[in-house]
Amino acid sequence: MARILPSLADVHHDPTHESGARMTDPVFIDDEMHQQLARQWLAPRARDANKGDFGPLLVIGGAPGYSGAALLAAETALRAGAGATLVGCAPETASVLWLHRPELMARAVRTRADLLPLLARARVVVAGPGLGREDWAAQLWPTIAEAGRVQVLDADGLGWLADNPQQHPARVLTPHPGEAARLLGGSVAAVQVAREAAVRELQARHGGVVILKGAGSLVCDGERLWQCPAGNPGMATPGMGDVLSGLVGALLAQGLPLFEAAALAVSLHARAGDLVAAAAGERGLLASELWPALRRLLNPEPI
Ligand SMILES: NC(=O)C1=CN([C@@H]2O[C@H](COP(=O)(O)OP(=O)(O)OC[C@H]3O[C@@H](n4cnc5c(N)ncnc54)[C@H](OP(=O)(O)O)[C@@H]3O)[C@@H](O)[C@H]2O)[C@@H](O)CC1
Ligand SMILES: Nc1ncnc2c1ncn2[C@@H]1O[C@H](COP(=O)(O)OP(=O)(O)O)[C@@H](O)[C@H]1O
Repeated sequence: MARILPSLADVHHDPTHESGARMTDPVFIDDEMHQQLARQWLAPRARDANKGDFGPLLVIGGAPGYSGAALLAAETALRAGAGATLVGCAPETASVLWLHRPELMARAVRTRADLLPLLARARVVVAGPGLGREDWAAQLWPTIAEAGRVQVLDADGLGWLADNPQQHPARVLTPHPGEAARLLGGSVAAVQVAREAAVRELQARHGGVVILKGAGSLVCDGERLWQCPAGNPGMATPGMGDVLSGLVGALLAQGLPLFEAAALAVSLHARAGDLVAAAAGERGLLASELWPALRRLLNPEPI
């Protein structure tokens, strides 16, 4: 039986903060905490499980020229245990996805009318990987913003949110420091010098859960602020964020609550990156190389 996760008051903090630790210091997702989260939320599946139990998950992205981002997010979702996984993408992108990963259901989206039935079917939406900032995305954004679905908003989805900061149903935002700066209307330097304040402010403005990515990614839901000490600079490589958003979506599709899905995804992602870097070095790491390591981490040994 999994142990109950520690409360904010009694978890292990960064030892460098121990003297004069504030209640608001981030909680580290250290090895022990990672194992607890994994055992609690990645229990073996029921023997009679079916794919409908873990989806459908819908990725919205893949504008012309950006098929890779949508593919990385959607394939990560599949490889992380999502059930039926659809991609609502530009017509030019759909055939690329079909050819590359037949397990995905790529749907050509020309207009809002094409997107509505996909949204109606989806349990979880990951909006933004390769969405682009052009007309195709501009005409879809209001429909995405209105959709009453659990949404992970990433990449260009965050750009559209910054331009249209009205209430959006997004529940997990995944900005890198550049996207966070844009959402806050400040500079990257200002975000990086006060990352905890930045993630709290973003959460206060937009609600839900905010992941501020980068070395020592932070996860905040307004009450909890957790920090991931794992990860490495080899992960500063294109598409690594798309892998994370697909992973968050997959955990949500498998029934994890918002904060736990976000925190566990961040920890799994960083630990997978560390495993790959340990095996072959940081330089030259590809985002898709995380998949085998992620799969191992997603299937922890039962106690
Ligand atoms: N294979 C594919 O199809 C891929 C497609 N992709 C898709 O492309 C689309 C646009 O994504 P993108 O990467 O061009 O824009 P984005 O990340 O916003 O960078 C813009 C500027 O922001 C800054 N900045 C960035 N990171 C930062 C950081 N950590 N910390 C601080 N600043 C940071 C930096 O500005 P600078 O510092 O240079 O002034 C940078 O020049 C999007 O849909 C995405 O999903 C990608 O996922 C890759 C794989
Ligand atoms: N130096 C680093 N240390 C730890 N993690 C990193 C580092 N650089 C990048 N990452 C991680 O890699 C991912 C990069 O995401 P992002 O910047 O959105 O990339 P992309 O837009 O190319 O997909 C984030 O999860 C981030 O935390």
